[in-house]
Amino acid sequence: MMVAALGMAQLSRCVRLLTARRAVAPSSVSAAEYHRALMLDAGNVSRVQSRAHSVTQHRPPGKLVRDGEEKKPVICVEGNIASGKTTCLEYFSKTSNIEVLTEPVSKWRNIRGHNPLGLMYQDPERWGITLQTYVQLTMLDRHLSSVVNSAPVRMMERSIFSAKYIFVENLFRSGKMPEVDYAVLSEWFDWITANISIPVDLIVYLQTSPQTCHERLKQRCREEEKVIPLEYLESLHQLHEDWLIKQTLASLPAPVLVIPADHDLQKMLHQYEKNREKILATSSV
Ligand SMILES: Nc1ncnc2c1ncn2[C@@H]1O[C@H](COP(=O)(O)OP(=O)(O)O)[C@@H](O)[C@H]1O
Ligand SMILES: O=c1ccn([C@H]2C[C@H](O)[C@@H](COP(=O)(O)O)O2)c(=O)[nH]1
Repeated sequence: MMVAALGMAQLSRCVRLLTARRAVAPSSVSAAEYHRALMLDAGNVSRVQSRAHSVTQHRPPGKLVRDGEEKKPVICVEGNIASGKTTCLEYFSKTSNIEVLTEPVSKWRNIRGHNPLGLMYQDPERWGITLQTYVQLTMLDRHLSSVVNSAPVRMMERSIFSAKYIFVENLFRSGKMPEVDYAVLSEWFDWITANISIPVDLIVYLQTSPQTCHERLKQRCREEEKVIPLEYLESLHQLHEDWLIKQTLASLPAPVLVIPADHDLQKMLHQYEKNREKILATSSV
């Protein structure tokens, strides 16, 4: 109840910040189809950067958009748990002029004294919907957050899209989320993405083996994650591959740049340098 009430309050705050330049979807078209039609065609792009669409993507017709702000290009860093996303963001924030938005994990670990992340790992059937409702809200809040500095590019850890296509999908497919919970979350997600503009210009996929993530996760030693078995990371890995490489899971919000990320830290920094131009060229649109 408390989470749901908070969700509504925060969502209405988000939406109040937006200008109602809203057009109604044609009545013969479902919300999901309408959303798909508004999405730009990134489906045939993999390991390739094509940014010609970015300007239009920032102002798609018929969606709620934040008013009065010049938008900067947005790069989302995606990857399995402990694949090295935070480390990657830290590196770019230290070596380039970018605005960094990390995942709001601290909120997921503490909402008014409750820990929905920990509860979800203890009992996913009961608490999966609670965590993922809050993840969806806080990620939306991240996407809509005001520009905090004059850096020409924004780099975000994960997105509202991976929360749905990877984590919610995994809970449901593994039988750990009841169909009704999945339906409610899906309706929320479809409504949000059909009605609110969530611009993403590039996805950087840190592609790792589940084994690498398992080792890094143990090394990081986050209390809630101690119960995560290798099989969980294998399922998440498969969903990442289906979404970002095979492109069979769901539509892509942006082109994908794949960076192999099993290497040691030194080699990863080299990989980041090698891809720096491609990633930050997003700012030149
Ligand atoms: N290339 C790497 N080689 C070895 N350890 C790494 C590497 N990148 C990150 N780590 C370590 O692995 C753990 C998870 O990395 P992190 O950046 O927090 O991942 P994520 O944000 O994707 O969950 C951290 O302890 C981090 O120091
Ligand atoms: O939608 C989501 C997003 C994340 N999580 C979990 C997975 C991890 O335990 C933490 C944070 O992930 P990192 O990869 O360490 O950044 O949150 C989730 O359950 N659902």
